[in-house]
Amino acid sequence: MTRTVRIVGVPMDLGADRRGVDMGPSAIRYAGLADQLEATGLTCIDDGDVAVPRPEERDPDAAQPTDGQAKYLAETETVTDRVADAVSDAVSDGQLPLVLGGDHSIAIGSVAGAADADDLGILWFDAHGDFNTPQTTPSGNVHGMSLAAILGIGPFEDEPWAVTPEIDPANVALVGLRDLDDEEKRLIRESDVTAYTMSDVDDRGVTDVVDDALSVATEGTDGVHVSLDMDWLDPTEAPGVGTPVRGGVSYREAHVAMEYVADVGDQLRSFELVEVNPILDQHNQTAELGCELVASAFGKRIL
Ligand SMILES: NC(=[NH2+])NCCC[C@H](N)C(=O)O
Ligand SMILES: [Mn+2]
Ligand SMILES: [Mn+2]
Repeated sequence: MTRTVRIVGVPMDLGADRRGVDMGPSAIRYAGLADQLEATGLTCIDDGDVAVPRPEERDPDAAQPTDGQAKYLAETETVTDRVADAVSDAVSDGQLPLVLGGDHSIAIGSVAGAADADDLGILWFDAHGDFNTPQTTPSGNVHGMSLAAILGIGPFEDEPWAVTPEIDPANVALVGLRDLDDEEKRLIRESDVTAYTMSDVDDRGVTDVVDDALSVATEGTDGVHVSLDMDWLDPTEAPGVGTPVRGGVSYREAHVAMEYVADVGDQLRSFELVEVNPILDQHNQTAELGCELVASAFGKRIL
């Protein structure tokens, strides 16, 4: 790949309960992201971080919402609008945006910016579906609702900022699911997205599953957005995440999946790496692994 990567940091923690995920972009940069990508033959531009409201600027009532159960929805919109602008600027400059989180709510902005007027497919690597709505969420945390928001499911249908009409659910694939809330399961089943659970990975192997998921996201679309939640991996490999779930993919499974992603070449529109929480991490292991996986997705090979 000879593309120019534009790094956009988003020190966002409004969408998650565990503080510390706002330090993700620093930890990922500190782990040597730009050097690894340049060693892979890419040119990197680091745009710095998008501004996120500081704790003193946040509405304390928004932490305990009364109408609809989504915490900090207005503040989240402010941030995701900024993310969308940064991502769409990179895309119009012919660059490959690499968004560093931050909690997974930022995907609402990444996808809005990457889709612009084009048909975009989405590949969502995650232990979770992030398919809750303000009606079904058990936590009120928007990082558990981001994919539903992107697709305008349930009450999100009335949130113009959240709906991304360029996304056809038939071009959305989730990979590695293993922790879904009951109502969330129902919403996923009722939608047209394709969901591959860890049982599918067990049965068929990760390469077969990712191959199918890539077809879902690429067929009939102009490009693909890849969203990599680090809790997709097993917590033994990626302990620095706010919502770890046992039984995730291994180190090698994660790498080979990202090598398959690289095979889409120019169809890769944008990439985001989210949920790295350095406070919960061990010696920055999760951020380092995140950098390695981005490098594999962007073309790094062993030999
Ligand atoms: N992006 C994530 N880590 N999401 C975790 C979501 C957990 C749970 N399903 C919730 O909605 O609260
Ligand atoms: Mn997750
Ligand atoms: Mn997620």
